[in-house]
Amino acid sequence: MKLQELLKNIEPIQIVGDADVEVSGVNIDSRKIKEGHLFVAIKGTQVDGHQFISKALTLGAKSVLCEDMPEEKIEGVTYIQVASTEDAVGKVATLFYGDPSKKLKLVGVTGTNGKTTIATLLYNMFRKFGHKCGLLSTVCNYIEGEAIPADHTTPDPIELNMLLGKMVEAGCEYAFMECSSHAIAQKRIGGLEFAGGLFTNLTRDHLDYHKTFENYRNAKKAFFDGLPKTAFAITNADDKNGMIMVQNTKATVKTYSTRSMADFKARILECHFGGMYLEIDGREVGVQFIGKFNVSNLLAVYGAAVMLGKKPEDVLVVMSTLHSVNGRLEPIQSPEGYTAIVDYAHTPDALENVLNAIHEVLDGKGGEVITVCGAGGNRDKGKRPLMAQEAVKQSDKVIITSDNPRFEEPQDIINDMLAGLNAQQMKTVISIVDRKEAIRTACMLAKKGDVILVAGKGHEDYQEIKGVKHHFDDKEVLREIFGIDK
Ligand SMILES: CC(=O)N[C@H]1[C@@H](OP(=O)(O)OP(=O)(O)OC[C@H]2O[C@@H](n3ccc(=O)[nH]c3=O)[C@H](O)[C@@H]2O)O[C@H](CO)[C@@H](O)[C@@H]1O[C@H](C)C(=O)N[C@@H](C)C(=O)N[C@H](CCC(=O)O)C(=O)O
Ligand SMILES: Nc1ncnc2c1ncn2[C@@H]1O[C@H](COP(=O)(O)OP(=O)(O)OP(=O)(O)O)[C@@H](O)[C@H]1O
Ligand SMILES: N[C@H](CCC[C@H](N)C(=O)O)C(=O)O
Ligand SMILES: [Mg+2]
Repeated sequence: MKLQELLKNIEPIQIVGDADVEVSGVNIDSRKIKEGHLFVAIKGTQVDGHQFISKALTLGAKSVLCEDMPEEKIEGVTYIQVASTEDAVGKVATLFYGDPSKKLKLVGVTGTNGKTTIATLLYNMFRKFGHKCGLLSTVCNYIEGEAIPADHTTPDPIELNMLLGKMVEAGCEYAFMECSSHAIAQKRIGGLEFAGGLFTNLTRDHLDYHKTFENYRNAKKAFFDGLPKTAFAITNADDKNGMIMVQNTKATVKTYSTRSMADFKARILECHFGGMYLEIDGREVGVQFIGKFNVSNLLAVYGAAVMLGKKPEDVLVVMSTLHSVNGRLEPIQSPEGYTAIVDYAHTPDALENVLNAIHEVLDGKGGEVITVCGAGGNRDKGKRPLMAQEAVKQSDKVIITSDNPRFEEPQDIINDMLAGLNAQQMKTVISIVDRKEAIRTACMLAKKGDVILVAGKGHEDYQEIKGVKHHFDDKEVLREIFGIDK
């Protein structure tokens, strides 16, 4: 593809060299450059990509998109200067991969919790409707059933557009993706045309990166600000930031709620460990999920499906066949008659919600709740004491353990969590650094009718310690203890 064509959606300040050259690839990482590539120099959080321009040229780059023009220019190389390469890269990459978002219906999901659940359920639902679909999510990416491992919740702009391009090639009509706040702030989704956007909720997370809650909220809101007029924006009217998200969007706004008047409404009629019986927009449906927050998630899925043109009654029929997403409120029964639940809750709010969901089902049945949880290293430290508090508030016993310590000392993270508890609360808490031992201890303590919540790692099959990912899978550990295969 010609460089000139790739530049049509950006406004270069200056072009030095021939814009009529052929471009064989676009890359933001000099280490991945091949002959004929365009190298985009981005000022990152760790290093300035401009310092790798000469390395990229050595590896064969023939053009450079940058903010600061290098003083020495190489003959035969084309240099394009723009005000912000971060802003330009998505717009350029998407053209390189054939403008895929215009060729399929792309729906983005943002918010603190529920993105993976909603995006995955939409993907599963639309495949059950018989459509070819793609999914970009924290757990795994999929192109019509083919799994492609995911490193991020939202891939970098190059990989993102490459994956969307492959979805178009595979004949996909729909793509569902998570839009993390990092990705929106870093404009990884720049240049994409969304058919719709969904907002789940907003609670504290990632303040290590965004610094203030307001910045975090604005990052999420920027997604809705950027939606086109043709799109829909579905927001959670039950969240206090729900209406703020859509206040400046050009898209058609729809609301969902489990409490008040909204375009899409639901209430719980009945609930047990196997699922719930719901009323959605006046129709009754049985679903294989538990927890109030899953009612919100299912409503968002319902709203999006209806906005994408599906009949409400057909949506509910398919919804009744959907089941829990990998590592999200996933129950495993012990032979002794207690239930272990593996969940990805890694924020105070998610812990509160998951424990609420467990109590809704336990209601009146007398079982105890034993929670095993930790907090990730090299992430927001402020949430640690709050997570311990949430765990203690709704559990009979708590075992504080390690999550992914990353480059921190596991005991330091545990101490930060314990600092949130008073002497009275400490009476129900023990700490065990080794996560497997912690799970084993919880199983020793559990009796028939009890529930063990193993929170924080959900689908993860590793534990990241000092830069190395060691195999670790909460579900596998539980099955081993229970002596069951799968
Ligand atoms: C803090 C953060 O989000 N960083 C992301 C960011 O990298 P960065 O700005 O730090 O990049 P950098 O390392 O300073 O490098 C700057 C530039 O120089 C380039 N470079 C660097 C070295 C070199 O030898 N050659 C070279 O060209 C880099 O490719 C980059 O373009 O842009 C990169 C490309 O998009 C991301 O891979 C990277 O994700 C890091 C690895 C990360 O861990 N991100 C996490 C926090 C994240 O994004 N999480 C969210 C989900 C969170 C959630 O909701 O739970 C996600 O979407 O996954
Ligand atoms: N709507 C919701 N409200 C509150 N908590 C939720 C909601 N949906 C899911 N959760 C809780 O949050 C956890 C993470 O859910 P999910 O993976 O769907 O969210 P996510 O937004 O994709 O998270 P991440 O940003 O880490 O990718 C779940 O394991 C569950 O405990
Ligand atoms: N996307 C989130 C996931 C956190 C999962 C939890 N297990 C942890 O390691 O903190 C992050 O990278 O912050
Ligand atoms: Mg996710």
